Amino acid sequence: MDQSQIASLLNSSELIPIPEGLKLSYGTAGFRGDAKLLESTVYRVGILSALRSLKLGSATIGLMITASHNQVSDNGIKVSDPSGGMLSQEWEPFADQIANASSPGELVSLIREFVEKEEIAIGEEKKKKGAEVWLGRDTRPSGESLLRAAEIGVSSVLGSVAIDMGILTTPQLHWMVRAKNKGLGATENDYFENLSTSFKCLIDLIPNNKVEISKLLVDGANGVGGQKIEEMRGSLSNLDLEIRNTGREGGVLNEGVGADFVQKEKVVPLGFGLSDVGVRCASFDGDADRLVYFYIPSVSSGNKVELLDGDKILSLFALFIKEQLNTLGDGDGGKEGKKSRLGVVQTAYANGASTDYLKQLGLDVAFAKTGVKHLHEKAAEFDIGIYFEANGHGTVLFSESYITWLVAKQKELTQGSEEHKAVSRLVAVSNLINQAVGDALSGLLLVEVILQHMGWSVEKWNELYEDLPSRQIKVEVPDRTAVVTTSEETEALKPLGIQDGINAEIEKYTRGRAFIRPSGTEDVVRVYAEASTQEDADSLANSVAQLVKSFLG
Ligand SMILES: CC(=O)N[C@H]1[C@@H](OP(=O)(O)O)O[C@H](CO)[C@@H](O)[C@@H]1O
Ligand SMILES: [Mg+2]
Repeated sequence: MDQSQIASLLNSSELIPIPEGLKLSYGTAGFRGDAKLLESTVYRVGILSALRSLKLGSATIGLMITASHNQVSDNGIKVSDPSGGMLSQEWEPFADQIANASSPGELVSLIREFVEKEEIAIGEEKKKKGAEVWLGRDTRPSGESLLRAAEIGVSSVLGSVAIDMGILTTPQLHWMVRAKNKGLGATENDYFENLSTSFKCLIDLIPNNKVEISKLLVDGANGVGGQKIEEMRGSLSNLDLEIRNTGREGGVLNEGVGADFVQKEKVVPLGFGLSDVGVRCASFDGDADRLVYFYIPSVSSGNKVELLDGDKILSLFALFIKEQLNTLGDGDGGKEGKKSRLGVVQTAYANGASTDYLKQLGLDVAFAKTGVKHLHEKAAEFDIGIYFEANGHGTVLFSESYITWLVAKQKELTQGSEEHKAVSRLVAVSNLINQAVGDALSGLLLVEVILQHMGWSVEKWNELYEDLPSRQIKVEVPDRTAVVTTSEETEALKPLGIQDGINAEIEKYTRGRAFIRPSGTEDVVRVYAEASTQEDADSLANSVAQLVKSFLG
């Protein structure tokens, strides 16, 4: 690193000092915390993303300022790699180091060491293209000033360019970064056009007489997602949409609204009530990368809802895709005459009834650790990999080679034949559904078109299987890292002896299942339990929580 580069980093970092005692970790989903404390973190991640771009031949990197479903006073920052996926996990330790460096001097020496180790050509070869970083933010009031801090970080790496893409959903930014690096149209308009074109294509392929359009109510969590779907509704035919909680009606982001609230509490979000009984409703989270559906079953159900979570969305997608593969014919359904490899990926939090259902369908069910980066990686091992967390984050991944195969097949088959329609549906799904990350907007459009295709109401969809009653509890302990689990997170290896205790509790219940793991986003140990009745699930969760307290409290 030459002197002018060192001076540039020192000068800018002196302008944005780190708050006393701040200690952050990149965690399951980037850095998150009280927005007031994050300026130095965001500035430093700006530097990191410029370095990441340089390392990868000046490919465009994305930087998203959001704290998703957290309260409005929080904010956070996540990095998108050139593929549109999450930042490579290999760079997370460096992210932690620079975010926590206590002085400009320490920061610069960490950067210097890293740049040498990774052989990043920084400040050299002036003719070469510099780094390019695209910045997006959600609707949080703190987003604008944090975005300025990120810009300062990016431009303190000499020759780098930061481009402000404005207010976006997290999946929009990931999609745009991916498209840009593939040399495709990558504006927000391109994103909207892509969604509406592939949605229309799927609508046009619905078998005759099945289309019945009923109202869909959308809860935008008072965040960016409601505003974006409102922007594109004009180009969406075959949908009767009513959007609530757009944030323009005075509601607060994520407060009593949104996918996280509805999934965890299983009650109606604000702005919804008994006049909506039986109506199909969808909730986004604060940055619109999660989607859940719900409905109020009857006037006597009070504020309780029937929840259709990520597992049920996954099941619907799997069923539809399997139907198309069956139409294509088993032997001929895959590349080079082999069967297509369709797989689904869940986490330990998936409801046991959903896993049973998927296995009954004859599907290959794989498990990954909590956190989208883990599920995504696993899903990429299949020709078509569908992954979802129970909380509604997920997507359908198509491998590049499988898409090439599908497109060739589409050309080969006779137009109008059932096989041609099935292939065309799969191609349209691969265009519609976000290939970079889970995306509430594209997920919603896929759910809607599948329901129309099947001729199903939300109740009918809900009947695919019945969720086992479950309970989640957070337990605060002095040191959550004392809990160490197996790779699938279903058994605790440490503290020694706790798993025997958990097993003994599970034994007491019909269809009992329980596990513990340290959260990657909060300072708690999470307890999950399910059993054949709600009382049993609650009681099992409570006894496991007691075990956690007695071993770690
Ligand atoms: C049980 C649960 O919902 N865990 C969430 C939560 O992670 P934890 O590591 O459990 O805190 O936040 C992650 C990021 O949003 C999300 O990927 C994950 O599913
Ligand atoms: Mg989110």
